[in-house]
Amino acid sequence: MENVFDYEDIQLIPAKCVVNSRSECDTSVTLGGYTFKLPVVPANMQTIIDEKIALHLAENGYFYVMHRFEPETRLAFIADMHSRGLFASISVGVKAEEYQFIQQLADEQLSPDYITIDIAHGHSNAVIEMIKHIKKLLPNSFVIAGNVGTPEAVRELENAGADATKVGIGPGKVCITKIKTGFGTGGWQLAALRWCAKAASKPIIADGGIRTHGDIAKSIRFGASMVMIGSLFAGHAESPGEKIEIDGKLYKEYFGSASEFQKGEKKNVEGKKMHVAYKGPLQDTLNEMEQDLQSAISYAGGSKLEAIRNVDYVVVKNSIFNGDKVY
Ligand SMILES: NC(=O)C1=CN([C@@H]2O[C@H](COP(=O)(O)OP(=O)(O)OC[C@H]3O[C@@H](n4cnc5c(N)ncnc54)[C@H](OP(=O)(O)O)[C@@H]3O)[C@@H](O)[C@H]2O)C=CC1
Ligand SMILES: Nc1nc2c(ncn2[C@@H]2O[C@H](COP(=O)(O)O)[C@@H](O)[C@H]2O)c(=O)[nH]1
Repeated sequence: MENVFDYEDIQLIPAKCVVNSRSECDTSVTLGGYTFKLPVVPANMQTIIDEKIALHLAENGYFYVMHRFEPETRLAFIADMHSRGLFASISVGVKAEEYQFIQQLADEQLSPDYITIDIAHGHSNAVIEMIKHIKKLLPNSFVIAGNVGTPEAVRELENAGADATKVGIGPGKVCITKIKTGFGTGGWQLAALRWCAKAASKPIIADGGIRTHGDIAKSIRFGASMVMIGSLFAGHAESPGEKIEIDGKLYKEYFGSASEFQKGEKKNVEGKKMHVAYKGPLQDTLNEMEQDLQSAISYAGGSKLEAIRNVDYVVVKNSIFNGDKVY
């Protein structure tokens, strides 16, 4: 594989500005029939999203994907979102009980608007079979399948019926897959995204490795329709999990979905737990992301998100921070 790079190795090249104010730039994106304010979705992890955050996001025009780690709550969650006139977006795994869950949804005519198949190694028959099962029983649900890291995987999941694929094996902040297995897109996630996007005929969600708001624009440039983010959304006032004080500073916990902490046992552990500095209200971060992305669109020489897709870029290996530490 040639020209391997990651987020910190790339700078996008400005084009002539066509707006009088960054506020004229439109960051909205359409996915699965709904239009959202930002091409950004908080990760479907237990320390990132819960029902309250999902409700806030849906009510305020943002995309969300609810996690799958309290499976017994999903049915009521879908019914509740629909009773409020909001879209329902849930996650599933691939084990036998998940087949029964999809059957139950179909029997009760409770069709979530979005279903994300969320497993570590998404290029598998297990995911292909689950896509087919969902599409047969819940044909109106928009299916996001992942995670994958190759063009072959994107094509196979799309051919099985996935409406979007999620790209990223091991670039996450609390991920230890790359260390424990030697595999993944960690360290070259942006190049892997480009590689996958060239093969895709449907939207791609870039998942993991976003460390700055500029990385969102870079993901769009290299083919993402949407970006899934964990660590930048961790640590907020609303984030699930305890707020703790260490040496007079406030933190909140952020743990991997394949961590020992999440699993409750030391088996196939591929994630860790960390503490993230307390950040205040989630909406402040969403607002800042929107402003930064509006600015990025203006630098791209346009007024809509699509302008970013066409900009030139340079590879500046590991040098864009000039030695500054930003995270
Ligand atoms: N994006 C990423 O890089 C990663 C994300 N995760 C997250 O962790 C959570 C748990 O993921 P996961 O363990 O897949 O979920 P599950 O524990 O639900 O496992 C799903 C199924 O896939 C099997 N499985 C898991 N990994 C592999 C593999 N490498 N090869 C073959 N079969 C496999 C499991 O069997 P068995 O356990 O018996 O092998 C199980 O039957 C998810 O939320 C996932 O997104 C985890 C790792 C990497
Ligand atoms: N390898 C692992 N990856 C994980 C685990 N839990 C979640 N994830 C992935 O990370 C992203 C978030 O990445 P971030 O860099 O924005 O923090 C998330 O969406 C998952 O795809 C895990 O335990 N192991």
